[in-house]
Amino acid sequence: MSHGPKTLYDKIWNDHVVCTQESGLDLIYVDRHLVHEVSSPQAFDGLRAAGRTVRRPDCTLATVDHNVPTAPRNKGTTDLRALVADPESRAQCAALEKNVKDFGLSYFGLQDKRQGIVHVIGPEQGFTLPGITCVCGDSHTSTHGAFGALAFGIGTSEVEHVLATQTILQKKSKNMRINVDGDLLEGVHSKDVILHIIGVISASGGNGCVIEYSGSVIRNLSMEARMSVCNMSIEAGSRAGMIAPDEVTFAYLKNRPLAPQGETWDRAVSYWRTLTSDKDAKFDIEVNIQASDIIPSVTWGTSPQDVVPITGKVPDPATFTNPDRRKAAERSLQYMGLVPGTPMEEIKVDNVFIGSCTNGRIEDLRSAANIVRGAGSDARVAPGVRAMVVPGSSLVKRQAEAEGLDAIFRQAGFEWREAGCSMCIGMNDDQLSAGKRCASTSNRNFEGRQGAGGRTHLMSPAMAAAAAIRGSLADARQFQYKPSKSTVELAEIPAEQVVADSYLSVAEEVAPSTVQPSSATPSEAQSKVFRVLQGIAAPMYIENMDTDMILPKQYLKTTVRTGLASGLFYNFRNDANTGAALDFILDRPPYNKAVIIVSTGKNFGCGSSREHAAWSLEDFGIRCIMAPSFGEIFRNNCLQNCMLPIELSVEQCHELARDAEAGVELVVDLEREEISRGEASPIRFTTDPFRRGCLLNGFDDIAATLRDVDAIAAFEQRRTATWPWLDGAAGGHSTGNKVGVKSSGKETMEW
Ligand SMILES: CC(C)[C@H](C(=O)O)[C@@H](O)C(=O)O
Ligand code: SF4
Repeated sequence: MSHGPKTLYDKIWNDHVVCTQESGLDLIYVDRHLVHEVSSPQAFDGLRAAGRTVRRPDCTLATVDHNVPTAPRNKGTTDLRALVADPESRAQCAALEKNVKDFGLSYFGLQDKRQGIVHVIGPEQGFTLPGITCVCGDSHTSTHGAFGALAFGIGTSEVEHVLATQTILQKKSKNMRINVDGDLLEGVHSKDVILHIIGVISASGGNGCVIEYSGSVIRNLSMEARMSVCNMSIEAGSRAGMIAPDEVTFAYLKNRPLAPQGETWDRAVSYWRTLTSDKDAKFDIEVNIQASDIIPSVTWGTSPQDVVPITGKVPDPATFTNPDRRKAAERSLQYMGLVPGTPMEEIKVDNVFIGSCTNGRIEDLRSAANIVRGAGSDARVAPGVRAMVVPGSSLVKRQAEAEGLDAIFRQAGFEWREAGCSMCIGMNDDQLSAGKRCASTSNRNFEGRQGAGGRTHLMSPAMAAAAAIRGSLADARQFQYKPSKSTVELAEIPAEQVVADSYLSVAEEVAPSTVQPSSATPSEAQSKVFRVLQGIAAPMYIENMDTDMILPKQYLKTTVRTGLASGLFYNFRNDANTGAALDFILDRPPYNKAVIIVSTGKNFGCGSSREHAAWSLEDFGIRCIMAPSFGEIFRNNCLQNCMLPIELSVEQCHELARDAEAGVELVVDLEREEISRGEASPIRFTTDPFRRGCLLNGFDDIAATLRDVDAIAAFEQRRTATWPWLDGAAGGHSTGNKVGVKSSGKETMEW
């Protein structure tokens, strides 16, 4: 640990190291664990199979968000059969309800007024606080970094690790700082700021880094706007994004139900004020952005880096100098059905989606409603366009209704829905049909993201509202609504109202789940070994191969880890309209027997944290992936499943892809860290010593960490003494149950 000047990230990291391994990896204590229904069932089954408990129910909070219908809910029932019609979605919700009961966790169920997208409810309740470490089996956990927290997404195996040990093994990332200085032009919002940043640094620009956002523009943002910026850090490839806490942060948190109160509040705030990067702190990478360069932005392609100002045109891939990028752009334009040179404002839309963990907060809804009002009292959603507004949480919905925003939307022809992830991912009924084009406030424009064959343009809530009225992508600045003096400013949710609400927990009342625990135990998965692998390699040439491409969302609705091979690269293998087979490389001999993938494109496995992507590759028979770089969560997910991700130079990947094209069998020797390829000279690679040891010897991470249980317990004692407000926030075994959900959490630690 260095004693020189430190960044905010260095400080939070140092404060959370339980112990350091010989390999250099740190065991990091987790202060807050958020859980949702998609990435957790296999983790709980793993705990059950190994006879383990949840170490800190008081620091764990669960909700349902991805699968939930957003059509009006029958308020009179807690029976999941009446609330979630789709059997697979219901099975995941039911599994979570059973798990929170079995393991004594606090839970905001479907009929709870606090239910919502996991990244909206954490901050809303004050569960998210400055200075903490926060994880969730979800890539957009980076959102919580807006509070000056170290928050990042993890895979399901890591969720199991955190549930069992309240820690996670991590390698420290590099420090990156992005300064945004100057004054934003009128009509430019935080979504434009982050889209512009990703356009500048690219979807892999933050690989291996934690980004701190700073500068006058960031300082002047509200908490909600800061959350939108940090939320999309993952779209820039970074591990996490963060913003130093300040008066704006403290004002947002004060009196939130789970935030510290009274004297503890004062003590917490004085600690939080120390959470800034020291003046001379060293950043490995620094990027400076001028606010005046940022114009309201939209995406044109299928990567969040494909950004242009709304006043711009669809770019011509022929002008791209990097051949991989050119290829990706050509593919994107074909998928998006766009012609180079088309002015963005001439692109017609079929759907509009306002919501998601990026832009489903009250301020986002106000901003969209302002545009609708600005368009005049007779403004309507353009004919033929379906526009929906989906609040990020049930409390956001109630607040918006109290302010009359729902009436503004409804009157103009928008659908006003219940809270959930909705058309951001389309795991419920809210899906974009093949060939349809959507103006969306979400964060991912990946192929098939909102529905197979659907086309997504990312933008701010103001721009999405403008698109709904105009029927095409539109510059929201032409709609700008200036509240007149007589307009009542839209009220904040009174804190007392949030605190005093009587909440219903359905966890106690649902019918018992029919979900059976998986037969595959974690130790089974982890007891596999990787030493030498020989076989066919399949070449792939796509940059930013995201995990939605590897395994689309319809395959996430499982509660087990197996049987996913049929979904692997589904949209590459099957035509979205006709379902006809597309002759994808993995369906052609000899590649239908491939055990290795060689990707020449960087950032393989970026995007969502779904471990299902790794499970589907494994299920197909893939044991090793070679690429110039990887999405970090995906890399960890591979390692957790005894698959070897190997990072090589772009040139080496091209060389190996040529071998793969020629049908040369590759031999990967992990002990020697070497790839042999017929007569040609072998290629060396390096791996982290701890991870190599795990793969070679097949040992179980959780059992290994539990050997450090004394160090974990000692850390917890120090934590209680130093930051007492972190214990007991979500109920459970520690200092009380603030959430108001009966907990059966055990008082003692059992190992
Ligand atoms: C389902 C979940 C694992 C996933 C994520 O990690 O991001 C989802 O939220 C998404 O946005 O794709
Ligand atoms: S990105 Fe979309 S699907 Fe993922 S958590 Fe956010 S709202 Fe839900």
